[in-house]
Amino acid sequence: MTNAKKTNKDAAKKADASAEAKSKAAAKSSADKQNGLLAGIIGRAAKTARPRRKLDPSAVAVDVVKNMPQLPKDPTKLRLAVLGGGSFGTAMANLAAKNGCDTTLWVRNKRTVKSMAKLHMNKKYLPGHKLDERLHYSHDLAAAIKDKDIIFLAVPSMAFRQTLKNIKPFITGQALVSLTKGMEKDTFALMSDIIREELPEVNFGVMSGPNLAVEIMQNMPSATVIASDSEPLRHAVQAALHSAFFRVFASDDIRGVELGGALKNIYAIAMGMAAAYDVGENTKAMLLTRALAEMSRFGVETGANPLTFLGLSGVGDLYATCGSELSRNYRIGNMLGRGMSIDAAVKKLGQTAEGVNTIQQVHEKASKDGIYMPITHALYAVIYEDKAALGVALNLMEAGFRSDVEFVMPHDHSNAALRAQMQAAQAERTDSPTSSKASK
Ligand SMILES: NC(=O)C1=CN([C@@H]2O[C@H](COP(=O)(O)OP(=O)(O)OC[C@H]3O[C@@H](n4cnc5c(N)ncnc54)[C@H](OP(=O)(O)O)[C@@H]3O)[C@@H](O)[C@H]2O)C=CC1
Ligand SMILES: O=C(CO)COP(=O)(O)O
Repeated sequence: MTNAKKTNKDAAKKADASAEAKSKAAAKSSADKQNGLLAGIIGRAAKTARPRRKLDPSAVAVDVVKNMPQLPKDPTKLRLAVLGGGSFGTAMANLAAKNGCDTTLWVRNKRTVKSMAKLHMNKKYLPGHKLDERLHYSHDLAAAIKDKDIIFLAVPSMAFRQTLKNIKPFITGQALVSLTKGMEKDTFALMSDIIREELPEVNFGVMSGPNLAVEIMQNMPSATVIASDSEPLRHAVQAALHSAFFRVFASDDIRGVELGGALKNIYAIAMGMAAAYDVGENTKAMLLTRALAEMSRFGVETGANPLTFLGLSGVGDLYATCGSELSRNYRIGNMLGRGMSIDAAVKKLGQTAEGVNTIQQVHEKASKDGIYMPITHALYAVIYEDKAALGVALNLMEAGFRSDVEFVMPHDHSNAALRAQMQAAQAERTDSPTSSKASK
């Protein structure tokens, strides 16, 4: 090889190495920027969150805490009450009883209690599903929660506050776990807010995930999330409910887990409605993914960690309820899409569909606080303002240029920013040579 050729080759090698180094540095700087961005968002979420009370488990004199070391292996040491004899309360009480926990299901109706105790079945909400014979039933609230370690609440959100008021005189150190997925009418309170207000001293958690009650009764493998600041309580719930068919994961993002379960009901209604219009798979995927974007945006604005929405209580529950007739919210949406009024659909369902109220709460809160929630607003317009679904859907499609994942590439959600973007794009189209050629 001549000297000149060798020098050229060396120079080319050097140039390649320097280009590679530059591109690595650029990639690193972009990753650093994104990590910084995410850390900022999480930091902001943590700051806007209600201050977390560091709970001292020893202050709560429950056997759950005392028995901690044995609990994971020995759920039979746990004494539980489940309040609410609908499909989910019954399914959870049955799981715990099957695990050997001493479990009482409280149901408000005396005749239902008698029938369940006799038939070992919840004929109204889970007909045909045999319940574990060790499960106890009661319509006496004080007796049901006396000497229990954990009280699970599975009443609809509209009855949640009153139920807490009812149990307050009998609370002697029991921990509470909310299974309810909704928001209180008019106050926008989540169940954890209501617990903090009504029973500020109790140790509590919230449980949420893709948990269609009927599938759990059929022993189809499922998973859920228990979120609590108290590790002993998280472990106790895991011990009480974990089985070969049901896995309980843990989190300390109470707000995120709770919001996942409440918000997904809105989108289950939207998906049920979309299904009535026979939309394609692309459309369903778009709706589901943009729903997730809305959920995490709303979550961040109200103090949740956006990453929680990637877990079982977010993506998981969206997936389970947005594509299944087993979801009551999906069924409501489907009936609406087929032309039924909201009142007629709720009456026909005859069970709890939390999304009907949640749409109104979130629409109001997002409008008031300026949180960009186009799917929720669109659904509200169709259901409560009698707007034509097709027109509303077309408007959604024309809602301007947005970034895909705003935590990766942030964008301005304001109407002014959006209008400016649309006008600029329009002006560009009119000015471009191709557009003038085409118009000639
Ligand atoms: N079903 C599911 O797959 C899941 C449901 N959830 C959540 O659990 C909560 C309960 O839902 P679910 O069990 O399905 O609801 P259901 O509609 O199946 O049952 C509701 C139950 O609550 C009782 N109830 C209603 N109002 C009151 C009240 N004021 N005081 C006491 N009890 C009352 C009803 O009693 P009565 O029959 O006498 O009216 C019934 O037993 C909801 O927030 C839901 O989102 C969470 C995960 C899964
Ligand atoms: O939350 C649920 C499953 O995870 C139940 O959904 P529905 O309330 O829509 O039936």
